[in-house]
Amino acid sequence: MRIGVLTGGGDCPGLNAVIRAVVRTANGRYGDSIVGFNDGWRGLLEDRKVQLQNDDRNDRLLTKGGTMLGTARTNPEKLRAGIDQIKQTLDDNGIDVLIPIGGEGTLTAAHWLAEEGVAVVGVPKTIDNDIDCTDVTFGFDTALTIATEAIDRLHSTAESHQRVMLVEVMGRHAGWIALHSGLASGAHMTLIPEQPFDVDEVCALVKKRFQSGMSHFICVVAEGAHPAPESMTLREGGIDEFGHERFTGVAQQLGVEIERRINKEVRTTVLGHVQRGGTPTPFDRVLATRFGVNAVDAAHAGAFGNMVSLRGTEISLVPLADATRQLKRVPQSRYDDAAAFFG
Ligand SMILES: Nc1ncnc2c1ncn2[C@@H]1O[C@H](COP(=O)(O)OP(=O)(O)O)[C@@H](O)[C@H]1O
Ligand SMILES: O=P(O)(O)OC[C@H]1O[C@](O)(COP(=O)(O)O)[C@@H](O)[C@@H]1O
Ligand SMILES: [Mg+2]
Repeated sequence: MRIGVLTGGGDCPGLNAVIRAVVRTANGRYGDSIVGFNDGWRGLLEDRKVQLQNDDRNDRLLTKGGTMLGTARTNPEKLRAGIDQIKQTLDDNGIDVLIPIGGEGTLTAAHWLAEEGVAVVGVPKTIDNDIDCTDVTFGFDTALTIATEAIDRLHSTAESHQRVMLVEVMGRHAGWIALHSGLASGAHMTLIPEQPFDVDEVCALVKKRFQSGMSHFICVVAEGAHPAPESMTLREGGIDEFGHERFTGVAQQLGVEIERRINKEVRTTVLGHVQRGGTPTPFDRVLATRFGVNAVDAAHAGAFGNMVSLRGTEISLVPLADATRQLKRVPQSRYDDAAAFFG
């Protein structure tokens, strides 16, 4: 069999571990040949690829951050207009099954290709952990570990200056990184996209904490968090060519608003792409490896149109149609658990 593999969307710690596992399993277990397409879907539109070898170099990918194939975003309309080109590239390269590794966007495209008759088995990735029908995605644990360590460090400096510290973490539509890093680091409030916040409530909590003699206030803010409409105006950033909202720095704008309303000194830290860089944690290495092995097994079982997923401790297959129907957002009950530690 000839297997094609690509990585799409934002890079994520563990992508290389999946590629390694796909190559090693496909070649070692089944004698397959594996072609890696470069820069996400663009590689299929432009027939840019590399033959992947089950060698020493492949083995060393396990611990490396990023993706050796490169990744990119492609305007979805351009992708849809290029369906014939994609099929041609797959034919020209003799690809029997395609394994796209990506987030909800890449997997939506994979689902669409499956409906167009292409044999695909998807692998979910994202640090945001917002893909439905899997308990968790690789990359999330690494991002969470980095964010938690950073917030741990902010405690001592915030305490020394009796400051309010706002920490902006990634999380476009779902607040999983914020929720978990807030819980893990003992933050005093967490703001997530699922729960519009009221600036007066944030200020009241800050005031109450300082009035009761506490030394500092740390609030974790997901980049996609929004104020309730009447609470504060957030600058508009518009939509980019890939259909994504452009963020304008919610934490920084909230900080200005807190200083204005209650005259408390605020500092803002934006963690940004640091959360996505570097080596994956052992948990993510193991999950990525298991996803890669199981995706190849699924390809050989002819289980196309599915995505590998973690359910409890087991890897299973779920239809891409189900996995891409909606995002996995933080439910109210989970936010309520975290709220027990607010203030
Ligand atoms: N509805 C769609 N139809 C076709 N292709 C899509 C669709 N949504 C996303 N894609 C493709 O998948 C790519 C990756 O999606 P994106 O949301 O940027 O990253 P991720 O895969 O990490 O979620 C997009 O640039 C686009 O080429
Ligand atoms: O690297 P970019 O293009 O700035 O994208 C940043 C976005 O990618 C993410 O890191 C991951 O999102 P995806 O998994 O959907 O690619 C988001 O948390 C963040 O908003
Ligand atoms: Mg996406």
